[in-house]
Amino acid sequence: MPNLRLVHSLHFTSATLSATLYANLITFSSLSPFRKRKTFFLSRPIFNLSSSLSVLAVMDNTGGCRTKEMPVGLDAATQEEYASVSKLVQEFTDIPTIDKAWTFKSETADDVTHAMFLIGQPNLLSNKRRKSMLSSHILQKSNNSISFHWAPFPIEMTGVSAVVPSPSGSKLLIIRNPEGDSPTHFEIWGPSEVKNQFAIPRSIHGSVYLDGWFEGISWNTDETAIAYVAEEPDPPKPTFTGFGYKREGTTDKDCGSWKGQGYWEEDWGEAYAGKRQPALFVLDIHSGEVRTVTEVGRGLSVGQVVWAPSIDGHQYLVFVGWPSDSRKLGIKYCYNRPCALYAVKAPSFKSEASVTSSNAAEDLLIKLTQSISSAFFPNFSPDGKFLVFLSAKSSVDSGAHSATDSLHKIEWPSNGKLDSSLKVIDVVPVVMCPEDGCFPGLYHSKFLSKPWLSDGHTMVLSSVWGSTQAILSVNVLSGQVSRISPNDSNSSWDVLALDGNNIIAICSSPIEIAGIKYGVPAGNISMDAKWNWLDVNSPTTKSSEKVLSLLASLEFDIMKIPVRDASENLTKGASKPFEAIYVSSKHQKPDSRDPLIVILHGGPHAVLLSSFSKSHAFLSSLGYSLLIVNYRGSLGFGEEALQSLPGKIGSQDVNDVLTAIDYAIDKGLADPSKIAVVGGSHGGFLTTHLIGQAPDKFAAAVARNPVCNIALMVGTSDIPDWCFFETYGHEGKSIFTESPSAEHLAVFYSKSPISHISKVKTPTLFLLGAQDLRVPVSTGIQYV
Ligand SMILES: CC(=O)N[C@@H](C)C(=O)N[C@@H](C)C(=O)O
Repeated sequence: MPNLRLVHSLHFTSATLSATLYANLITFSSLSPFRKRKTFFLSRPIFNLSSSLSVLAVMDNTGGCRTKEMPVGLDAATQEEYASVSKLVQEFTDIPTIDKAWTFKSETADDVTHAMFLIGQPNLLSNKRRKSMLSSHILQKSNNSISFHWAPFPIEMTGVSAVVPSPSGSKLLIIRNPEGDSPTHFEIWGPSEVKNQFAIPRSIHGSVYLDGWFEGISWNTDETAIAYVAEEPDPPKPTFTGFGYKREGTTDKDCGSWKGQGYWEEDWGEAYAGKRQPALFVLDIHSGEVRTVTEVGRGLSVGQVVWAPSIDGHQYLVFVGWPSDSRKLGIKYCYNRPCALYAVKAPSFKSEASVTSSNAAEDLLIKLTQSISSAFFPNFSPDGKFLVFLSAKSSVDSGAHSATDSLHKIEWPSNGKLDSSLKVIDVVPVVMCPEDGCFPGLYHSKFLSKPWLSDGHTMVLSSVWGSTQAILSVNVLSGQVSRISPNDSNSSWDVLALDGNNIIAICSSPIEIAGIKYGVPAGNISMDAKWNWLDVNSPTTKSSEKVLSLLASLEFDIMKIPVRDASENLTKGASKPFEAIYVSSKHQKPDSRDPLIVILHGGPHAVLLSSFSKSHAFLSSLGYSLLIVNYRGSLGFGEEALQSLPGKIGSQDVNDVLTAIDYAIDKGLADPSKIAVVGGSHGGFLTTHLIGQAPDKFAAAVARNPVCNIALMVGTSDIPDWCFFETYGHEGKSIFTESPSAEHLAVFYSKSPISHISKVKTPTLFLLGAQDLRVPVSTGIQYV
């Protein structure tokens, strides 16, 4: 049996953990591509889930047990090598990313657009992320060519949490979320100075939500008010004094008192631990007055607020509401939580009297999407006639935590009454089984705040398409979807901003850092318009010479892997090939293959895209080939393929990974004696299944927060429903109970990696986040 060595039990932070591991960890000689010595490696250095207290455990097959100080007895050459690997980690980590962009038409010149790019760069040593703003002028020349003129340096945005330009582009909102008990700061900037600034105390609300999900910050059209989502105020903490329990908060500085935590309140699980319920607020940017939208009530968690076009002169807010009448199950990565669009009259700042009278007689809260189980990302067409939104109804109705999305619209009444009888019209349906090379459905799309082309009914968005991300146009009148990033590109494309009908996008691949592309429609923006993509010379791609030359020595391909069990009783979509991204050195010799790392995503209904990943690129630069397997059940391949996995986890997904590995071996792309496997969460479930079910296949493995025993996980995870759905398949949704029976537990156990533990002999590194609410640390600890 392998030995377990608990290597560290420290307060790791994600960035220091990655640096420490990449730079200093020991050791598997058979796999090291560059020296005959042992080296550990990691799949994803940054933990997705909370892990401030982490446990790092190593199971090895050497029979020996090291002392705690590691690494020991390094010779000079080893030290030098560690230093150089550590430096390389730093160089990859330092690569900046372009996170957002905004465009502003010049007031003085028609042929000039001003653009601002939000740049992110991790600061490894302080374990923080630097944010900076880089400006550029986009110049349209008379011969129709385009040139970007960059400011010489970016400006660091110290302490800035969010940046939101007003619709006209004449004002800029800056939000600074509080640290500790301090207030939230709102600043309204003009072209050269701060026009207004307000500190909103915690008695009004806590941090503004900026999580990409509940998050919503919206200017009204006359740019006098901003609606947003923030944590409801902290309740007073109970105080116990020498005279007994005082229920209300107290300002007494009584040293003899003890402050309790107050009533226990549910949160939305992993990544939301300790976050207070999201609530709706409106700020008057002139007076600094903040009004709470009280009509919503505590039964709904709210998010994604936008101002609606007025109806009969009344201003409404439209937002997403997640009911929380029963237990709040984890929401991170879980699109199967029902949600709907609601409208509420916006609070008025005119006078107290008019506020009270205008709200008194009306229906206070209107549910707009009664007929559909999920509605989110509301966005109004420029003429205000349509309210367009995405839906994860497939996910809610089936129970899969993520699935194929659909796009819908509601005709917005410009006069008359707003009520719950508005019809939800389908625009882009769920794609069950895409024809080869055709649109596979919408996955993980996000809308820009202004996604519309000049015809007023075509949206530009990005979506997962197989193992790539593609830019699409969607005509919301006809429902027609067109791929406007190049059809023949294996790279991944994401839209950053529109410049009129032109598109500012980023494009990257496993071997290419994200670069900016500028898309210009050839002719009219009809649905079959072709888009010409111009390369933009951007300072963000000028990485270190070393990194660029290492990346230049790599190549990649997206392979289609035929399924092995296609003869079984499968739907058409589940019988189609799945995909794997293969990354390798251009200079591999056929008779001596580099060691191969098989990389597996979690979820299981997620995907690993062909976009640039620093950690993956770092590993390939060290001389490892990568096989990134998007097994059936992944996003991006149609609903039938996705829904084929629930009920078959631990077998269908494991077999797909083994099929992909054998495919690579048969094609001469991998040496069967030099294969490692890495994965986190459900990817860790697969990793630990694989080393149990195929014990001779892997020379090494790394599992991050792995699901090793569903019978143990179900009792403490924030998503116990996941355990039922993925184990039992579609009946799992109806049989889900918070008190599993002995029979349920036996089935969970039998489908878990732990049921194969006796066969394991692969040296395995475990990265366990001790505060992970999703896949609790206990399942990993029990396994090791
Ligand atoms: C829905 C979900 O969170 N499932 C987990 C078991 C999982 O695999 N999570 C992935 C997305 C992760 O990387 O954390």
